[in-house]
Amino acid sequence: QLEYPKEMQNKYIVSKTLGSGACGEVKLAFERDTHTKVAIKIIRKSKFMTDVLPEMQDKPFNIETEVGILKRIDHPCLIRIIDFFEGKDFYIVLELMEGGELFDKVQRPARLSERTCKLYFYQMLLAVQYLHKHGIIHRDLKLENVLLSSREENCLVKITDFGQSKIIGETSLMQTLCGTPDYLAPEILHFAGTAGYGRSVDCWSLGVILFMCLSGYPPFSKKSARPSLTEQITSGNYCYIEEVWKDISRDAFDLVQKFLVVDPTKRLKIEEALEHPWLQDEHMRHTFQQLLAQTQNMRVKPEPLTLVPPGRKRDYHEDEKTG
Ligand SMILES: C/C(=N\NC(=N)NO)c1ccc(NC(=O)Nc2ccc(/C(C)=N/N/C(N)=N/O)cc2)cc1
Repeated sequence: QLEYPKEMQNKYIVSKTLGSGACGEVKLAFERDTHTKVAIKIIRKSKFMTDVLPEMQDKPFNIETEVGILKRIDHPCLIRIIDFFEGKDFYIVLELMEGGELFDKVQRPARLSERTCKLYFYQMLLAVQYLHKHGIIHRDLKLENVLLSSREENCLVKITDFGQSKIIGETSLMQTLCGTPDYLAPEILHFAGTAGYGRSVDCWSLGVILFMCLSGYPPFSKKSARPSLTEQITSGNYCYIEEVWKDISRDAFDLVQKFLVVDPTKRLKIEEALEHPWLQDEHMRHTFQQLLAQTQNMRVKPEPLTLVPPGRKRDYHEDEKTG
């Protein structure tokens, strides 16, 4: 308890650990004055900067990027930040997602129904569409970073962890391409052909997530030593177990295949995925809208009911009521 920042302890009572990841853990906490439950993600400032890879050493700057992104985004399928503190470590206070991580719902033998996969995946697509529209690439989409709003199977999902995210700004290449290419080297024009495909890394990850939600096993794994995990990925050689996929619709598998395309310029984009037959499902979209409406209602405090105090004469006559 000693190590938490004073101003954080003034506002929150920190309780048990809910989950722990590579660079920190998630704690349950209670906001003192409202008694609401919150989650606090602790991001360790690695004590000895030397023991992490050089690219990880820019963590502190990344925390600013992440908090900047968390403060800017506003979407029902993206986690909401409540507070931020810096002390011995970084502390991000977030809304508590009662259902925990999607990762725990797709661990064998648990399997999600195709209907539930579709409800969850549709929300992930909306979330990533919003990020890409705002020039944000997540770059670390995985089952652990998809949180569930309740223990009910029919629930909202939210994407979290912007620790690896990147903001796409105006690039120097864009400026270069504004001018006439009289003196421009061919390799710059060649490179321009693939520039701006950063977003497609999120689409690949969504393909892996959908594969695992539907099948319960990973498309690429180090289990089969040959070919190596890297070779499987770079060749787009995912593991297809007929026994598992025979019970899953052709549309669902077709969508997975269109994401797991090695060439980023040929990989399905978010907009195209939202048009895919598997997601033209009115019932699923209606369920999502209902879940959304429920949260909106919860947001507006319901009017306190004015109850008739006990014993007072009723306004209407008994017989009229039965009339
Ligand atoms: C209710 C529950 N569990 N319930 C239970 N166990 N009851 O006994 C529960 C709830 C939430 C979670 N996870 C959770 O909230 N993750 C999470 C992960 C990452 C981040 C962020 C912002 N990361 N940013 C960076 N840079 N990271 O490195 C925020 C939240 C797990 C279990």
